[in-house]
Amino acid sequence: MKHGIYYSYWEKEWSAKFGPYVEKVARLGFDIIEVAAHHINEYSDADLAIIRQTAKDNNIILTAGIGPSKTRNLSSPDSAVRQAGRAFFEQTLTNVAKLDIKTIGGALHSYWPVDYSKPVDKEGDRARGVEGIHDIADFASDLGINLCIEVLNRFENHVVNTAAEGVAFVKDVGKPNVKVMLDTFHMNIEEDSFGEAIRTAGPLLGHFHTGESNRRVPGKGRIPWHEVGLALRDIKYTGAVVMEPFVKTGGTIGSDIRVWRDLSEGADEAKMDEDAKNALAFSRFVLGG
Ligand SMILES: O=C(CO)[C@H](O)[C@H](O)[C@H](O)CO
Ligand SMILES: [Mn+2]
Repeated sequence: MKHGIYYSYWEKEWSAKFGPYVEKVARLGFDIIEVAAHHINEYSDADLAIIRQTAKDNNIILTAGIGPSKTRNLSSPDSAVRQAGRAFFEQTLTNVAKLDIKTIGGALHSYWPVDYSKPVDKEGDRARGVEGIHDIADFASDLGINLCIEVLNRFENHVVNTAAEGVAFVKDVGKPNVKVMLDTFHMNIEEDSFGEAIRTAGPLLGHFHTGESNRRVPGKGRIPWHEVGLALRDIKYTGAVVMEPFVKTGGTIGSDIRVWRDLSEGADEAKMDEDAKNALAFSRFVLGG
């Protein structure tokens, strides 16, 4: 098991440059940095080559996260939007591969966060999402990339809310590089049991996000970490465990994640770093790796 952190912990915008964080997370002792792929198409090949080399020099693995916008929704009823989504993913995956990234996770099958002011067509969106992921899976596979469908809570997405729904979705796609992704923050809202949800995903679990029920760093709240760790060991999970804390207000990240109060207790950057480092030690101890 390898441990990482989403660099957005320190940032307010998905567009923030992630390059400078590679050395920071290495210094803090992480194995992985997760970067936002939302704006990766704006990086030059030279930028990507430098980041890839810096990661290599620091023994850091990169993974990617993404919440596709409404205009690039693979499950949209509008075929022009689905087509734009496919073109966006092909370009994004091509650039993601330049960083030697093997895992991308998020609401790849839909868009994020969902606009619930419009009527919801879960069945139709799911069917189009399965088809959309099916149709980009081989493109990703040729680049050595796994597509991990994140199980999100009801307030952020409607297509896949539980591990069981995630497994059914992934089985319907039926491609070996399409996997289920769980996140303890979302599981805390939707699952009856953390352990059972992880066991339900079993060998199909491709990526794992951690965070407390209020998205503080692991170890500061009441997620049953011991139960989570036992289940991950039970299914012999050897993939990435990436903490995804959000504790600061502001910017697009603050509003997409609905952070309306400072959960960092006024932490400066040094304290943010120390909290991340302590959460890493806690995670290695309780989850393994
Ligand atoms: O858990 C999440 C959203 O609540 C997701 O992992 C990411 O924040 C999203 O995909 C944006 O990268
Ligand atoms: Mn997540």
